[in-house]
Order: sequence, then C-alpha cells, then structure tokens
Amino acid sequence: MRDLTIAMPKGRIFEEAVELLRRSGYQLPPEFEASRKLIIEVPEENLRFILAKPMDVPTYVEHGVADLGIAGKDVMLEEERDVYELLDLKISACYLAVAGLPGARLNEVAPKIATKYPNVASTYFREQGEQVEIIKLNGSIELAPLIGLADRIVDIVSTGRTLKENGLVETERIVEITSRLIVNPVSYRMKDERIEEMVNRLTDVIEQND
Ligand SMILES: Nc1ncnc2c1ncn2[C@@H]1O[C@H](COP(=O)(O)OP(=O)(O)OP(=O)(O)O)[C@@H](O)[C@H]1O
Ligand SMILES: O=P(O)(O)OC[C@H]1O[C@H](OP(=O)(O)OP(=O)(O)O)[C@H](O)[C@@H]1O
Repeated sequence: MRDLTIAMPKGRIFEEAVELLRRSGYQLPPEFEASRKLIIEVPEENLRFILAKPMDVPTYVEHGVADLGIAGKDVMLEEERDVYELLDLKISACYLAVAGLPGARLNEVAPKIATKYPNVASTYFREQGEQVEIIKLNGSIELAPLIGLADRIVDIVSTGRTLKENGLVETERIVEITSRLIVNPVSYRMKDERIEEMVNRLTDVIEQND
C-alpha cells in the first residue's frame, strides 16, 4: 500500500483533527500529541504526518510534499493555493468578522484595517465598494484599534471573548470558517483509492456528529 503524507496544522486545530482521524479508525500512537517531532511516521497505517504552521499547510500540499492537508477555510481563502478541497471536516468552527471600537466613525476616507488576512480583507472591502488601507499584522489584532494603529480589524471570532474583553464590537460578519481536508491534484489522481477510502471513513464520522 502506498504511503500517504498528511500536513497537519500545529496549534488549536491539531487535537480535534487527531481525534477525528482516530474516530475514523486510524490507529495513531498516544505519543502523537506530546511529541515535538515535525515528521511522525505511522507505518502501521502507511501514513506519514508533517506538522506545519496552519497558514503553511496549503503550501506543502500545493508543492506535493504532502498529499493531503488539514487547513482552516480562513487559510484557504487567504492563501488561494492550487489544491482541491475534498471535505468539510466541521471542526474548529469560528468566523471572520469586521470589528472596531463602539461609536467609531464609519465614514472615514480609506479607514485603516488591521488584519492577519490581507487578501480576504481586501477582497471583502472591494466587494463592498469601500476603499481601505490594509495593515498586515501577525497576531494580537485586537490591539490595533485600541492603540490607534487602525480604525477597524478583520479577525477570527470564536467565543467573542477577545473582542468583549478589549471593548470592541463586531460590525460585519464576513464568512463562516471550519477546517477542510485538502489534496494535491496529482496525488488525488495517483493515490485515488487510498484517498477515497480516507474521505469515506471521515465522512461517516462527520455525519454521525451532525
Ligand atoms: N478562536 C480562534 N482563533 C483563531 N483561529 C481559530 C479559532 N478557532 C478556530 N480557529 C482555526 O484555527 C486556525 C488557527 O490555529 P492557531 O491559532 O493554532 O494558529 P495560528 O493563528 O497560525 O497560530 P500562531 O499564533 O502560532 O500563529 C485558524 O486557521 C482557524 O481556522
Ligand atoms: O472569539 P475568541 O474565542 O476570543 O477567539 C478569537 C481570538 O483568538 C485568536 O487569537 P489567538 O488566540 O490565536 O492569538 P493571536 O492574536 O496571537 O493570533 C483570534 O485572532 C482572536 O484574537
């Protein structure tokens, strides 16, 4: 049986993704989560996992060094990589939203928008017919309006706690996010049977969850 290489996102999606794979019948060793290794071989399952930054997962899959990957829809929209989306895994749900300080003036000319998602934000405001200046940040996005770096932000909201505790309010909801199973187009052709099997097994578990 041919090996499959799967690019896994380190961080908050990881545990849910591992649980989903285990429930789909893949025997992943207990040390899987605890390890600091970036390549984990699971020969019993003919699987190899690489552990990447969430934003980089589609890059590994596009270049074919991973056959499959798990990536948030936010990452897919931002990165626009040449990969296929096979399945909505329905894990790590959150959404992208616009937020700002309450009562902030909305009629400013070219307001500044701080975000980790410059492509998603540019597309969104272009579609709204609004001219904005995008400021790319790598984290702590909610800080930007508080300190005067930006007028508004585009960021992930999950519980809403970060916005609330920083006195920010959501003004527009852009898109709902869940994690996706993605595939390299060549792998999809060459390893179709194994990939189809994984998709079927995952689909059964996802449907049970619904
Ligand atoms: N509350 C949340 N905040 C951010 N991302 C979330 C949240 N809930 C689910 N997600 C999903 O998790 C992914 C981000 O995971 P994580 O926060 O571990 O990575 P990261 O933001 O790249 O982390 P890092 O701080 O290491 O840069 C997102 O792409 C999104 O799909
Ligand atoms: O609605 P909530 O449940 O509060 O979650 C949303 C927050 O979580 C994420 O930040 P993260 O913890 O990844 O830190 P970061 O700012 O360093 O990206 C995201 O960027 C928001 O700030």
